[in-house]
Amino acid sequence: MKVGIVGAGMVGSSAGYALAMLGIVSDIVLVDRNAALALAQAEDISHAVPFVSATTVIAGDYAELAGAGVVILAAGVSQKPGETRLELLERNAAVFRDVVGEVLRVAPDAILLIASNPVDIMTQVATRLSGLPPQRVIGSGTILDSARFRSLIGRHLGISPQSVHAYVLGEHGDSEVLGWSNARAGSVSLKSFAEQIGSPLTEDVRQSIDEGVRNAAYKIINGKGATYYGIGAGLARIVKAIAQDQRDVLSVSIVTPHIVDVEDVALSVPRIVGAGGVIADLIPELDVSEYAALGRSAALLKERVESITL
Ligand SMILES: NC(=O)C1=CN([C@@H]2O[C@H](COP(=O)(O)OP(=O)(O)OC[C@H]3O[C@@H](n4cnc5c(N)ncnc54)[C@H](O)[C@@H]3O)[C@@H](O)[C@H]2O)C=CC1
Ligand SMILES: CC(=O)C(=O)O
Repeated sequence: MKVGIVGAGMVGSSAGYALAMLGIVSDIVLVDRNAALALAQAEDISHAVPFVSATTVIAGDYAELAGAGVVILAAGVSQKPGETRLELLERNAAVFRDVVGEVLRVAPDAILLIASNPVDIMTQVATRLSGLPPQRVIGSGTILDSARFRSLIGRHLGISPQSVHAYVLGEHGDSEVLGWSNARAGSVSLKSFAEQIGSPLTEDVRQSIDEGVRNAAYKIINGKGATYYGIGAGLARIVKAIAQDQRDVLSVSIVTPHIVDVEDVALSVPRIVGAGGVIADLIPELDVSEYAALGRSAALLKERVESITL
């Protein structure tokens, strides 16, 4: 499969690198309005390829995206220290007004994989601009937040994050909802697992994990200006599910007809992802406070998306 990446900055290039390391696609094409940057990134990534795979990595203009099965959209501006994701909306919506049409003109059959922030609203913007069915316009959503959640739980329990099954729901942003009530370690409820190994999930532990997940991006941006390795790997993981029709359950964002009491809003719940994009949504069982928080997150996103005229 050929994968296009529009926006060859930190996120786009990290996704390209992660994909090249996985060795699961035949071609990666980097496109950026800064052509020199795209070329430099493509060359650098291509020099890593001989160590692991045979992926062809090039830079090009939109015409080179012809035949792409997935196009990742990582173009636009990113947060400065202290800035929220939602504050990027107007600037990145303007970028998408240019980019989405250009991509579809040459790659009408591609699945669009959205990374630019605020990713849920950008996913809804891309869905509207493209006219594609929601199943084919997928935002990375909370895939990164769920990884952060699993990582911190795994560290507390002393187990691999891959043995932790836990999802962050709603917005990829400040209103996100950590799904504690349905999280599991192995096949055991988190609460029971933690008690059995003598590391209970006290209120302090839960608060510290919540803070660690919710504020991860702010801390990293303060420290090094941007986050990119985590999302790069997350985007590659979604591409893998599509390219290999893996039918993985991943927390990704698409326009969802109905969630709590909000209609037509893009946000994350666990979804089955395979060759055609999103195959099914899985609405988790939540406790009362999580359900209410998911409703608030959906309402906030809906209000912001309605403020955008395209
Ligand atoms: N979904 C997620 O979990 C995450 C999303 N992000 C978001 O990803 C986006 C990209 O972040 P970075 O790569 O760090 O930014 P960056 O500034 O390093 O790269 C953005 C690239 O987009 C290009 N670009 C801008 N307008 C363009 C246009 N009209 N056409 C083609 N290329 C264009 C720029 O030339 C630049 O190379 C940001 O919106 C950021 O907030 C970042 C981390 C995680
Ligand atoms: C920047 C961003 O969205 C993140 O790292 O979560």
